[in-house]
Amino acid sequence: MSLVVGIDAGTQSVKLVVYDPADRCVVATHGQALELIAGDDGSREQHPAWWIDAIRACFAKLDPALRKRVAAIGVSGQQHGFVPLDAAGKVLAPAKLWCDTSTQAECAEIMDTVGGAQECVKLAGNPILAGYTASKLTWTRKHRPEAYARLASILLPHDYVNFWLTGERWMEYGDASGTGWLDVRTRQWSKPLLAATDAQRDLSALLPPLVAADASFTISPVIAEELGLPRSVRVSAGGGDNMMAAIGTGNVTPGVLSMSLGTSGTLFAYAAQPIVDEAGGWAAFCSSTGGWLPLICTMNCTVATEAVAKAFGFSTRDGDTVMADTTPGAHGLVMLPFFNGERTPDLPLARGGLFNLDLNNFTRANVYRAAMEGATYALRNGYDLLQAAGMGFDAIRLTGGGSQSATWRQMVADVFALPVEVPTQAEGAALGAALQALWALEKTSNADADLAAIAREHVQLNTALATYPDAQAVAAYRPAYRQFLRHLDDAKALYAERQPASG
Ligand SMILES: Nc1ncnc2c1ncn2[C@@H]1O[C@H](COP(=O)(O)OP(=O)(O)O)[C@@H](O)[C@H]1O
Ligand SMILES: O=C(CO)[C@@H](O)[C@H](O)COP(=O)(O)O
Repeated sequence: MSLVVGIDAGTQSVKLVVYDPADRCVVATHGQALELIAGDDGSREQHPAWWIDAIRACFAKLDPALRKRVAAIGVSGQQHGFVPLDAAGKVLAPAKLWCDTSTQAECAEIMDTVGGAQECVKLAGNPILAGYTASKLTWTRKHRPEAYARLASILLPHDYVNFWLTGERWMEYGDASGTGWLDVRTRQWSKPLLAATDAQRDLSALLPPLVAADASFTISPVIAEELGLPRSVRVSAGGGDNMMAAIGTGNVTPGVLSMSLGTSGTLFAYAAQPIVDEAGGWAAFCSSTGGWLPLICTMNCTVATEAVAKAFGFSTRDGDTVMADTTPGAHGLVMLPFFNGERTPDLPLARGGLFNLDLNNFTRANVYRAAMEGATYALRNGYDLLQAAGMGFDAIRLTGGGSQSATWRQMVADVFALPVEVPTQAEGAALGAALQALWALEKTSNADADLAAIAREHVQLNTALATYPDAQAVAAYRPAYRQFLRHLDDAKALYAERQPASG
């Protein structure tokens, strides 16, 4: 009879999934769009109050009879965002987000202070890349001195939602590893990196306690009353959206590769021990399940398809129809989709490019296809790093908004030459949050409750959407991908001159 709720505060919207574990089915889903404040300097910000308003709006759409049956809530959120709070818990400034590239000089400053990117990897397992939380603190000290002076605690987006739900401040290891301050090998804050970020303050005093992945807290009575929920509702530890999408795609044991086609593009796999890339090519994050989650993130996935669709005046939901007459390789068009700078490869100041235009191939359908292909090649380029390090996978488990496109599913199968599996529930991060909540709930009465068993039981694949590589298309994409890599090399040379010194 009891229900579990997963909330995913993504970049473009908040999604709420209500899951019935007894019947193994989703009984309701609701969403609410979010605005984004985008500056010419690469800044990307949101007001944390917008996330809360959107969550309130999602609950308001939910049948009150279902609300009364909720036993636990899990919260997933876009990673890396910097939510500065004063001592009373009041937000001091808009949250600078994962896709904010305005702090790249501060990334370099922190790394240079500890002796470069490689030293940084030695200290914490990761370099401080564009978007990671650490650089946003240095930026705040320089550009928002009033907020910096009153800063009493730092939370990540999903931590802030948990704080609103429970009145408690905590972090868990998955999302905490995206701050850049957590040594992912020891799961402790790195003192040298905290000091390199701010020599004037003890930053460890601003960070809340770290809790285990199976921890849970009680909802605040005031919020329970407001949302029409029982006062007994447990709120689980939560996690970054990729960590939660790992749970929601059944990626909680080694051997599975998940891919999310959202605002960002991500690829990630569970590991039972830290897997660090000394060259910093992939993110050596912790998972939100007690393990680790090596991850590739590109900053421009549906950013690119959305931008093209908007420019040509159609919705991405109609994109497959628009592209119906196109073929792999987009008639020679190649797009570097760096509308927003890029993290993989590390080119925060890069901008996009469209190559090989002629009078025949310059159509909205080909440009849209080139955007989708460019976003997919960028992920393939990240996958090549994982393969070069000896990681191999038999299939890709796809989630995120872009997974709803049949053309994109086929493109992923062909560009990666791997079968694509599609979970029944497309909102992988929100479902993962609900399943983490179920785990935390079971843990309150059974210390042995096992997340892997929960994922096996509740994550189902939609066999009708399974997609297999097509030999002809695989062959057609090979030279097109090589061309993409050549243009990427040119972009690296062009934009490397504009990167701050570090390393
Ligand atoms: N049928 C579709 N074809 C292509 N893209 C789609 C389709 N449906 C949704 N999307 C894209 O999915 C994106 C939202 O994905 P989502 O995973 O919810 O993002 P986020 O978590 O970053 O907010 C939108 O940018 C939208 O363009
Ligand atoms: O920065 C990263 C991962 O390191 C992003 O993946 C964010 O977590 C945003 O996710 P989406 O909103 O695109 O799902």
